[in-house]
Amino acid sequence: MTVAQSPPRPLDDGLPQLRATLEDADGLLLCLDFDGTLAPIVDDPNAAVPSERNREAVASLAAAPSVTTAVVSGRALSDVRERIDGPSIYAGNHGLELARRGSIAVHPVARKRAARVDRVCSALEDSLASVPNCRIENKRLTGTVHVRSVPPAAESVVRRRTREAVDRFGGDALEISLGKRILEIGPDVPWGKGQAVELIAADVSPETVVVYIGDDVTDESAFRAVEPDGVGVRVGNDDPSSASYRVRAPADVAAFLSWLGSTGTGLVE
Ligand SMILES: O=P(O)(O)OC[C@H]1O[C@H](O[C@H]2O[C@H](CO)[C@@H](O)[C@H](O)[C@H]2O)[C@H](O)[C@@H](O)[C@@H]1O
Repeated sequence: MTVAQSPPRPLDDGLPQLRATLEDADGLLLCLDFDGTLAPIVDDPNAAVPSERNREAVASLAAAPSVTTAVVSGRALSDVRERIDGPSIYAGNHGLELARRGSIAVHPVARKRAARVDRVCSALEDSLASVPNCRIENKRLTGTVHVRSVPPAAESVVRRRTREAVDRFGGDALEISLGKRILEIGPDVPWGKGQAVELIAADVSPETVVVYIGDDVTDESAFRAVEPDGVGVRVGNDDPSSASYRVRAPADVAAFLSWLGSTGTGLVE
């Protein structure tokens, strides 16, 4: 179902309705983005860690019998798993790899195109080596070019060289998408966080409430996957989104997770 984009409302406005919905539900499926949602955005991607309150709240909700928790991240699966403990499900590389029920599923086309991603990342390591603070994150199925700390005057060079490398080694097989101060290089396939969330949600009872919290462009497909029956919460401003609700920052995510853990709905012991 198509969900129109409009400015999300402050989450506080939706809490009474969500409490009532939870009271009638069998369980809660809580899907969480990582960077910008559980972990504040920082200059160095290797330094990103969840806030202590988010770490504790996720661990507590993950231990509750009626709650299924999933982290759905643009990071490599192996990377994001090391950054946050507790969830029973992890999706990495924007849903191209999915760990659940003791095994890992990898999108078959993405797997085939990993060699091309690797070639693009290697080429960019060389061609962008002289650009200050330009980081290349090779995530195997996708690659990220970080421009957050690149001098503004050098940004156009980074974008041009990234385009050239993708054209040269990727052809029509790879595409570039944008995120928060990043260029994402990945397989040109109709698969993203939204499809991963649909797969995850297909495994829980229809009476389960699905909540997705995220802050970036790739989270929009996940909001569309859960809305309107479930609840999308965008972390950020009130720019149009497919999420119904918003909070401002990861600190507010922690407050919401704590609220979920103490609603008295019986979902959380
Ligand atoms: O889906 P997510 O879990 O939000 O991952 C999206 C990207 O997050 C990371 O980059 C972002 O966070 C960095 C650390 O705060 C920041 O420096 C960067 O500017 C942000 O775009 C991660 O490094 C990427 O691989 C993810 O795709």
